[in-house]
Amino acid sequence: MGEVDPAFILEPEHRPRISYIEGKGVPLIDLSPILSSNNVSAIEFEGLVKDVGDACKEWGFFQVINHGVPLEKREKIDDASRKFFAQSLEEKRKEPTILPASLEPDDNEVTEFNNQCPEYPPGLRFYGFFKDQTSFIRLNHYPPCPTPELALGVGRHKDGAVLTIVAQDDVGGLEVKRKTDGEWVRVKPTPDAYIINVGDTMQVWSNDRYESVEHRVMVNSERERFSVPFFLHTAHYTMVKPLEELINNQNPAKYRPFNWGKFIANRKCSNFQKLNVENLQIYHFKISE
Ligand SMILES: O=C(O)CCC(=O)C(=O)O
Ligand SMILES: [Fe+2]
Repeated sequence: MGEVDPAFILEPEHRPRISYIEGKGVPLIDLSPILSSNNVSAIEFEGLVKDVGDACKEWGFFQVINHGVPLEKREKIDDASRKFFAQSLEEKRKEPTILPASLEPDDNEVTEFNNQCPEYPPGLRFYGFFKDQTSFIRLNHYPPCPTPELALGVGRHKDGAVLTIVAQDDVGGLEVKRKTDGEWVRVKPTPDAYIINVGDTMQVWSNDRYESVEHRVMVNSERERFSVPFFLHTAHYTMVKPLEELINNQNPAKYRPFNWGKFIANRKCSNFQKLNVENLQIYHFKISE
């Protein structure tokens, strides 16, 4: 393990604390009542819907267990991820993704950018299932870091997605900014659980009922960490705006419509980073009250 490149050393105010809070953490929701093999009662179902709704309101994050996703599928993608990161850089740079070519509102050109996608096993290529969606899966690898108190694996950010589903391994490091007090709280690794978080698109669709919450990833001095987020994204031509059925005279729309493709293309260059692109967030589309 070598020295940390100074480019990764954060300003003191953004450095993580090495001791982390694991107290009142993100809610853990048991989905077994809605597994197809179980007969769920209306009361149980409503209870579950309420738990999910409350978690989206109070935390913007929750974990699910007994979700019905076979463990072998998870193991297969974990294995693919490890094999992927063991490849050379050249092999990793394959398979383009389509996104708008520029940030200009009237430019309809699209462009390809190099996605880094494992060539194998072929059964793991999900792209064809989501016609016109810009959803994708990312394989994250966080090598051990000699100075985890100076750098983050992923800096604070919000996901632009409708929602994100993350499989993390047992190392831990994902931290969520708790809404009640602004503390960074670690999402406790839970065997075979998936972490689900509300993204910006959902926050706008729900007209702020559910919130897309800041999160970040701390690195570990001893162990490498792997995580696999799936970002559920709409087609690039979708105009994102509060859902009609949620707005009326008493609850007017809180956002102006914006084009998803333009938003995500801009976001790729900003999202709390110090690049020479304006830091685009959904509040830029907020209608003043
Ligand atoms: O590695 C993780 O647990 C989450 C990473 C993340 O927030 C992201 O890729 O957007
Ligand atoms: Fe994220």
